[in-house]
Parts: sequence; structure tokens; C-alpha cells
Amino acid sequence: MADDGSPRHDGSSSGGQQLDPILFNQPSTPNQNPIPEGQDQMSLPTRSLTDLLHPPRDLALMRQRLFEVQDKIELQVDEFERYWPYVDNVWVRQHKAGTDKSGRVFTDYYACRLQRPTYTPKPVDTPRREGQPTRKKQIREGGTCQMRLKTIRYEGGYSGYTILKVGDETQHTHDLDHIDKIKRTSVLMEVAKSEVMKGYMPASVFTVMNEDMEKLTAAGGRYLNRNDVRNASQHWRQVHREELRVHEGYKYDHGNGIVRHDGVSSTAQINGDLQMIDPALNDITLLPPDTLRFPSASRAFLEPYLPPKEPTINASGLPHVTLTYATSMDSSLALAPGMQTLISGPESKAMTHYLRSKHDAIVIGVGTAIVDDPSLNCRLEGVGGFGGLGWEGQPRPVIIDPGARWMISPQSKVLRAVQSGKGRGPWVIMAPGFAMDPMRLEMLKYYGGKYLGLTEFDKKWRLRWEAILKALAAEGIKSVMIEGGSMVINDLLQQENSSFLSSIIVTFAPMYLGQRALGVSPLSAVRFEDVRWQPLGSDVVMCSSGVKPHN
Ligand SMILES: NC(=O)C1=CN([C@@H]2O[C@H](COP(=O)(O)OP(=O)(O)OC[C@H]3O[C@@H](n4cnc5c(N)ncnc54)[C@H](O)[C@@H]3O)[C@@H](O)[C@H]2O)C=CC1
Ligand SMILES: Nc1nc(O)c(N)c(N[C@@H]2O[C@H](COP(=O)(O)O)[C@@H](O)[C@H]2O)n1
Repeated sequence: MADDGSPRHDGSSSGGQQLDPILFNQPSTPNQNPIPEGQDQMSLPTRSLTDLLHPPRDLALMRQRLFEVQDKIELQVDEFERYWPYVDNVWVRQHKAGTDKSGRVFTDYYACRLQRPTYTPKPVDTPRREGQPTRKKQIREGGTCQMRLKTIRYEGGYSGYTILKVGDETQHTHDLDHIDKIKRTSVLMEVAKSEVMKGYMPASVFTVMNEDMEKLTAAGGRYLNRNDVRNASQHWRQVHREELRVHEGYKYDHGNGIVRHDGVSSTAQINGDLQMIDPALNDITLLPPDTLRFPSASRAFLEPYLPPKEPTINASGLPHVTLTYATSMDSSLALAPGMQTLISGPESKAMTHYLRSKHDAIVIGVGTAIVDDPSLNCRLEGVGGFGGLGWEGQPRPVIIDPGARWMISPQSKVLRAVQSGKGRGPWVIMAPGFAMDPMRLEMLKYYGGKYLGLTEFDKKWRLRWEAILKALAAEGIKSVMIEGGSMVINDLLQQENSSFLSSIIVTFAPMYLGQRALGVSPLSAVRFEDVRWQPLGSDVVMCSSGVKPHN
């Protein structure tokens, strides 16, 4: 194990369990269990050679991201536990996790290894123990890099880490390779130790670990040497004075050390064995069964109507707004009021999820929340929870519910998505004067959501769209996708609101929903502008940059 910088935690209780167990009847996951006093909260599985042969996905890229921390990085707990031990040679923990009032938020501070002062050994090294030789301590480089970060761990109805840069420094004074040269990661040291503990000589372990240099480098082991393997296993070897052997297929060659001699490397052997035992190891990303795919070839027509890559809040304080919904040929959203109706075909459903991945938030009216019980997450392949990292590409669900009508519960699909790490906690927009049930408020917070109170009304005593959109922008939302339902869409297509729309994307499906259906039709006539029609499966998608009154 690395002597420091590894993600040791203080074993404090999660504290998030004061909540009513019936109301918060969420399925328990290992991360949500209280941590017994004194127990290491992040007891990671022992690392073995297979960790090097089957490293986590995009390991080199992730190490670089966790080294630079250019932007905020969000990781689910298992992802943090998987990747952090590969950068614990860079980051040294400064103080123990502090927790907030709720007892569910834990903050740790880390500094770059090179922030520690330079160590210069005393002129005469003192003997370590009687009879043992003195150890030459080397000068340790330090005091040169001020990069710092904090990790915020949330525990509750969802669990995860947010990693953020802190302090004035925006970048390291050195590259990642420099740290790899002076310090090994805990993963490398554990792999080395566990392999020796199987009865192999350190020199043999070193040869085997070096066989796949590309993977070793991705894991931070470019500068791994025989002494590292000896040091990692020194204590074990002192206690277990066993005869150690070379790996099968290797031999000692005078002058060259341990070398391979049978043409089949040990790593190739292990690779082969693993494939026979568990083919899934070849594809470590097992996607949930409801994962959707929207091929790159189908995406081009949407490009001009999407939020820009780096969306900004405009001069009026408004985000990019896309209105999108699916209708029948008689402009209906559902077979009847109070009913959910599947209108989109599979291709346009996948398109809707692609659109969700491109927006910071999805907005619906409470009518839709009550009738549809929607998940409001993005189930596109590559998005967080569906093969992607953390919550990347997962929009924030927003429900406009001025009168607090939505009876959200842990069984609501939107919260089930949160519980399984496949969606974000919802925000609820409310009007003043409605007493919020404190238990529901607490539950929403527990699942990472919140209430936003608005006080600006229009002539019909509805919340003003400008105020809704500005409030979201003030919360950091730069792009909003509004999905419905009927009242919301009709409202937004009206002249007083339509200027807030940056794009409109409507799926038309080959069906009539009949005369009892719930329709879309704004009060006054409008005409779509700058239109492009695109067939998609059996549907047709209309993209537009906005509407104008039609006289
Ligand atoms: N086919 C599609 O693409 C979609 C279909 N739907 C369908 O639409 C139906 C629901 O539509 P509606 O009943 O019209 O409900 P809705 O979803 O439009 O919600 C209306 C309610 O939201 C609140 N609200 C919305 N905007 C507000 C504002 N500016 N100020 C204050 N309160 C506001 C009010 O409480 C209002 O009663 C469902 O059947 C659903 O399945 C919903 C979304 C998309
Ligand atoms: N694009 C689209 N096509 C349809 O046929 C629909 N019925 C909807 N409905 C919207 O999608 C929400 C459901 O979301 P989840 O799949 O549960 O995440 C629903 O609430 C409507 O907003 N949309």
C-alpha cells in the first residue's frame, strides 16, 4: 500500500439514517449502510494482476482528468473507488472528512504530493534497528506545486463523489509523468504484493508486470522497478520466509534476470484463463437492458437546433430553451386527458433521449408528472448510468408544481432512477402560499433534489416563464428541454412566451388519436419558422428555430 495519499476514510457514521425508514424505503446498497465505528469505509478489494490486465475503462484518460481536475468531476461511488487508487500517488489527503449538518455530505481536502516541503536527509543516517543496515534516505522533492482539490461525498437516496479544484492554482507545475516517476500508485504496490504472496519471486513479478507496458503505463507504472516490488512485499517476505518461485513459463537467465522461455507469457495465460472463466470481463461495461442507441449517422439534422457545445446564459439571463414533444397527425399528445400514450416510434424515442443528453434540465408540468410517473432520465448509451461516468449527460428533472400537487415518493420512477445511479434528483418549482409538507421536502433533499420558490405571476396567475427560466439559469442551468404536457406546450407557443424558445423539435407519428384526445393547439395561430423535416423510422421529425404569429 502507498504510505499516504490513499483513500483512507475515517470510518465515521453515515449519519443519513435519521430519516423515517418507511418514508425513505429505498433499497439499500452497500454505500448507504451505516459504517461501524472504526471500520475503513472504503475497504477496497485486494488488487491482483488481473487489475492490470483488465484495467478500468479509459484509465489513462481518467488518470489525466483526475490529475488536472479542469472542471468539476462527478463520479458514482464504485467509479471513485475504481479510479482513485490510480491517482493516489498524486493527491495526498490533508485532513479527515468533515461532514455537514445533515450528516450525509463528507468533504476531504487533498494537495498535490509536491506541495509537501522538500525533505533533506540528516548528514548521518541512524541505524534502523540493531543489526540492520542503515537505509539511505533520498532527498524528497517538494514545495513546488500548490494544486489542491476537495472531494465531496454524498450519501443518502443517492451516493456519489464530486471532485473540485480549490485554491488559487489552476494547474500543476509539472505533468503526471513526473509524479509517476517519483511515486507509485497504491494499485501497483498492491498488485506487486499480492503476486509475491502467491509465492512468486519479486523479480519474476516485476517481469510479468512489465509484459504489457502500455497497460502498465496507463496505470501509472511506467517507472516501476524491481525495488518497488521488493519494497511492496518486504514485510510479507520477512514474516513468510518461504522459498519463492518464478512464474510458470519463465526461467532465471544469468545476466538477464527472469525471462520468458515458453513463448506463452504469464499475462497472456491469465488473459486466456479469464476469457474462459468470464467472457464478460472482455466487456467490462455491462449496460442496463433499457439502454437506447441513437446512431451518429442519424444525428446530423439535429445539429443546428441543439444548444451550443458551451452554452451560455444570454444577455437577458435566459438559458437555451428547446421545446420538444411527440404528437399524432391530429395534433394530440395522449388518447385522453389523464392518460399516457406512446406516440414516438423506437427511433424517435432514442432521438428524444439524445436530446435529453444535450440539455442540462428537462422541464414538465405537474399534470405530466402525475399522469405519466416519468423517469425523466437519459437512457442513451454512453451517458452516466448507461455506460458513461458519473452522471455525465444526465439532465436535471424539473417539475412545475405551483400548488405542491405531486405526491413524490421513493417509488416514483424519477426517484428510482436516482436510487440506481441513473438519474438526478428532481427540482420542483413552487409558488408561495402552499405549505410544503416537511417530510416531502426532506425526502426530496435526501434524493439530491430541491424546491425552488417563485413569486412572479402572469395575467392568468400562472408563473411567468421568464421567471422560471431565469431561476433555472441562476441555478447554473444553461440549456433546458421542455417536454410538455399540453398546457405547458400551448402556453409556450403563445406570442407572449414564444420568444423564449431557441428551438422546437416535434415528432409526428403516423396515427390519429381521435376526438377524445388531449390536443396541442395554442390560443392563436402560429407558423413555424426555419423548418426542416426529417423522416425517422416510421415518424417524421420537424425541427424549427421558433414560431411567429400567423395572420
Ligand atoms: N406526447 C408527448 O410528447 C407528451 C405527452 N404528455 C402528456 O400530456 C398530458 C399532461 O398534460 P397536461 O394535463 O396539460 O399537464 P401539464 O404537464 O402541462 O401540467 C400542467 C400543470 O402544470 C402546472 N404548470 C405548468 N406551467 C405552469 C406555469 N407557467 N405556472 C404555473 N403552473 C404551471 C400547473 O399546475 C398545471 O395545472 C399527459 O397525458 C401526458 O402523458 C406530456 C408530455 C409530452
Ligand atoms: N417523445 C415522447 N414520445 C412519446 O410518445 C411520449 N409519450 C413522450 N412523453 C414524454 O416522455 C416522458 C416519459 O419519460 P420517461 O420515458 O419515463 O423517462 C413523459 O413524461 C413525457 O414528458 N415523449
